[in-house]
Amino acid sequence: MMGETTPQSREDEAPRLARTIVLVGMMGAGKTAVGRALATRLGVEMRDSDAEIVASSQLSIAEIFERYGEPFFREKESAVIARLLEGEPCILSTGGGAWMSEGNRALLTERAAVLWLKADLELLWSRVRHKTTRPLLRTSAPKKTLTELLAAREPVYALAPLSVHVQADWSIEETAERVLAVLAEAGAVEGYAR
Ligand SMILES: Nc1ncnc2c1ncn2[C@@H]1O[C@H](COP(=O)(O)OP(=O)(O)O)[C@@H](O)[C@H]1O
Ligand SMILES: O=C(O)C1=C[C@@H](OP(=O)(O)O)[C@@H](O)[C@H](O)C1
Ligand SMILES: [Mg+2]
Repeated sequence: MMGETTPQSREDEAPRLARTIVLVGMMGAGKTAVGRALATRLGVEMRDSDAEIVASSQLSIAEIFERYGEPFFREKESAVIARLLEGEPCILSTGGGAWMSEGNRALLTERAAVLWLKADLELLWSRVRHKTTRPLLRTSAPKKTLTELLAAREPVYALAPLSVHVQADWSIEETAERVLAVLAEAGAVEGYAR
C-alpha cells in the first residue's frame, strides 16, 4: 500500500553521509573518541589521521616528532587527509593541528563537512594533563603551552562551517548525538531521526 513502510524501505532510510564528516579542534576536545561513537551510531568507517600515520610509519606520534620533526609530521598528515578524502564518505577525526594548514582547510572545506569540537581550556587540560602522548605539550609549563595554543588556534577553528561547544558533563555518546543533530540540520547526514 502506498505510504506504508516496509522493513526494506526503513533500511533505505538509514542515516546516510552526503560527504565525509571531519572533526577538527584542540587536543583533548574529543575528536577521536566522539568520532568513533559517531561512526558506530551511523554504521560507517571511522578514520583518524593520527592513527593512519602511526600505522604506516610504525612509530608513535611522539617518536615521529622526535626523530623527524613537526614539519615532516605535517606533510604526512596532509597526505593522509587527502588520501582519505578520496575514499567512501566516512568519519575522519583529524589531529589538532591539521586545520591550521591553509591547504588542508581548502581541501576539507571543498570536499567534506567540517565540524569544530569547541572546548574550553579547563576541560581540555583535564583531559590531556596526564597523557604523555602529545609532543607539543612536552614543555616545562604544559598548561601555559596549551593556553597559548588555544588562543592562537581558536580564531582558525572558528573558520569551520559547523561547531559544537562541548561541555564537561556530556558523555562521549551524548556529544556524538549532539554533533549528529548539528550535522543533520546542515544536511551533512540524510535521513537522521532522533
Ligand atoms: N565526554 C567526552 N567526550 C570526549 N572525550 C572524552 C569524554 N570523556 C572523556 N573523554 C576522554 O578525553 C580524552 C581525549 O579525547 P580524544 O578523543 O583523544 O581527543 P582528541 O582526539 O580531540 O585529542 C580521551 O581519553 C577520551 O576518552
Ligand atoms: O594539536 C596538535 O598539533 C596535535 C594534536 C594531536 O592530535 P589530537 O588533537 O587528536 O590529540 C596530534 O596530531 C599531534 O600530537 C599534534
Ligand atoms: Mg585524536
